[in-house]
Amino acid sequence: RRNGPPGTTALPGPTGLPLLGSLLSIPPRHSWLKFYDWSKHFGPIYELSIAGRPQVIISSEKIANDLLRERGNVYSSREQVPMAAQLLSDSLRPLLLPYNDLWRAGRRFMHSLTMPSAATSYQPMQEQESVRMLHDLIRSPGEYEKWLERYTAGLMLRLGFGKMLITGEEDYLKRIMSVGKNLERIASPGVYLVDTLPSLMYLPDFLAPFKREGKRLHVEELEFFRELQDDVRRETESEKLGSKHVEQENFTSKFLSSQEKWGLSDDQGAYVIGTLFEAGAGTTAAAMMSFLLTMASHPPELRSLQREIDIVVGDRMPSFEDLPGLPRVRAVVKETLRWRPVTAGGVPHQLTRDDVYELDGKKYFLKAGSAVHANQWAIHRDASLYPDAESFLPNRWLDPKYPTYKEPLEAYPNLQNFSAFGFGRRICPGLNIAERSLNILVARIAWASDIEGKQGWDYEAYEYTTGFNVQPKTFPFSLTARKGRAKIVETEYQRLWSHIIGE
Ligand code: HEM
Repeated sequence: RRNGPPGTTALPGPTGLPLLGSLLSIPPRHSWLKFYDWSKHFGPIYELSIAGRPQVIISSEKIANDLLRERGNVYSSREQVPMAAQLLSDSLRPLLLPYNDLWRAGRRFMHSLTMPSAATSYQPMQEQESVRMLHDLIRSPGEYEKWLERYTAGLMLRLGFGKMLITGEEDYLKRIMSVGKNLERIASPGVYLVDTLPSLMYLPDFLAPFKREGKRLHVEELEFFRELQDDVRRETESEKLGSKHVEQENFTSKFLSSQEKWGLSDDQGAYVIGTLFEAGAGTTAAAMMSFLLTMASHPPELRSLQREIDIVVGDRMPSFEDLPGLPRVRAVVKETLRWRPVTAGGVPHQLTRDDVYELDGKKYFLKAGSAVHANQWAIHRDASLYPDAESFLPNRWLDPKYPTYKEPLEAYPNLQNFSAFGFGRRICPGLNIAERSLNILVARIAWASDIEGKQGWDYEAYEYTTGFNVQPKTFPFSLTARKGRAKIVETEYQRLWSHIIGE
């Protein structure tokens, strides 16, 4: 390890092997579990090396905020991993960009699309899409993954490109989902040797199949993003706006009509909107799958949720106006994201300048270039903030005896600045849209249906997919409409969808 200035000390951490460092000790899936284990031994901030690349692991919300938020000028970059950031994205994908002018320009544009006032204007779309989701979930609960994915992908396609999913089998849906899946696979650590040994990037293409693959996938996704943008350009130009399948305004039409303001080229703008889609669709659906899992395994929590909704809302379907009066709905959303975080290991930031952090009387040296992981799995299990952390306890957000309780209950719990969405200048820009989707879906599903787990199934076991966004592997449960509710859902469905789908 490189020494810091006099008076500083190196962070603790596993020693690892010469050259490889801790590479072989990190499991290929769910690395956050191993990082959490190490934190019990090395403390809330420690360092390890992966083949010479320094990694700082943070397991405390306070430290994550002290560094990633308070020192955001130096903790806001991303490591330019060869496969995902360079070859696949050709330095265009905002999620993976370093802290540079292009990232800043993209973030400014994103902010205009996702800030609270903009997010509120998308609520009618979320209400409409959630009715369809609920209708099909009640009809065929075994296909819950499909309905939730169609809700989130459908919402993001409408927002991004004004495209409304009718059958759910549309070709562009399959293509955009495969762009997301490629990214997920390619950006997962350890899949490509070149990410561990970046000097392999110097190999000529003919000796480096990974380079050819990365470049081919980049061309494919860029061409697809361009097609999506061209569709909107054509539709706008031919004044088709207002036809039943095209929204009045969408992210792309907004981009095209104000492009100079953002200082982004066509391709840069297309990648900003493409990234919003890929970062927004899978994550929200994954969180909702975890919600169903918690309800299948915690019947008293579902009953409490239904009691609150029945008292406040009664027999009509809950809407966004009801949410201030439904703190338990919001608590269940927040607790689901705490207990089973979607981005469980966090998305690492890169430190761009040497730094010193003082903790318990020691001055720790953090070197420029380190990848800094705010490990959500560990942060969400910090016993000083979350007593009885392994239990799913929505009450920790509602009962003054818990350290996370906050008043007033009409406003809290909410997801602003919650660690599940990252930290500082890179914090998830889609938070306002995600929060609204999760709240309305949870309120409506609990209002409409009873959910029961299968006897003998171990719902507490951490059976989740691999990758950096994770969802529970398919699990069994039964779901039936509550008395009188199926009819209300059907009526709403007919009102909002029959003229569109033609049923
Ligand atoms: C439950 C849902 C979601 C979760 C848990 C989630 C979580 C996260 C996290 C942890 C990050 C990394 C933050 C950091 O680096 O500190 C992130 C980044 C991002 N999210 Fe989300 N997100 C969700 C939904 C969304 C939605 C709906 C959108 C779009 C509308 C979105 C767009 C993005 C984008 C574009 C980034 C990259 C930001 C950057 O690197 O500057 N996310 N998200």
